[in-house]
Amino acid sequence: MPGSGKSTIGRYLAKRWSMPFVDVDVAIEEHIGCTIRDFFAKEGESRFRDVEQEVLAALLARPEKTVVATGGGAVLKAENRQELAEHAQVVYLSASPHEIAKRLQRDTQRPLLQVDNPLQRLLDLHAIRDPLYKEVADFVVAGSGLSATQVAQRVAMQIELGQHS
Ligand SMILES: Nc1ncnc2c1ncn2[C@@H]1O[C@H](COP(=O)(O)OP(=O)(O)O)[C@@H](O)[C@H]1O
Ligand SMILES: O=C(O)C1=C[C@@H](OP(=O)(O)O)[C@@H](O)[C@H](O)C1
Ligand SMILES: [Mg+2]
Repeated sequence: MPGSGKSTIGRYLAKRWSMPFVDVDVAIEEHIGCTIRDFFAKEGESRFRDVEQEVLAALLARPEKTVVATGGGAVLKAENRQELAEHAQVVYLSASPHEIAKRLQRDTQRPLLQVDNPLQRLLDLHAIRDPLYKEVADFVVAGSGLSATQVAQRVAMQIELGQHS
């Protein structure tokens, strides 16, 4: 979900494993030459999803092992779910819409949440996406009530355990 901590925790994990880190949203902004927020306003969500698909596919084709933080809506396209399942180990950072709403109270950069009732929007997004996140994830790490460092440690433990079994 947006605000679940993908960018924060991805950066931590890349450092822990001495791997490159790529935030898909940052790669998209480099590609489009403006902020995602402006792009949504000018071109709309559907065009954003096309660019997101293109950038994600290019990143997943990199031969180097890389920690990638996707945007929360990357699972919406079946093609992206397929690419993720095929080329990546996928972690679903679950977090409750209520907790995310508190975290993002002052955020102005996530266009989907610039609405009168961001909590309701998060509840709606969660209802649609939770099954898609679960479909594509190799495992789920529950992050509600934990600090970003604690969540990162849990993710690291799961991945490292998987690699030694
Ligand atoms: N486990 C956590 N507990 C509290 N705050 C968090 C946690 N994970 C992330 N945050 C904060 O929530 C905000 C959104 O995190 P971010 O990593 O940008 O999420 P995402 O990339 O999933 O949208 C940031 O201000 C970040 O510091
Ligand atoms: O949930 C979404 O649809 C989106 C999440 C954002 O990324 P984060 O998940 O990092 O906030 C960004 O890709 C865009 O604003 C759309
Ligand atoms: Mg992010």
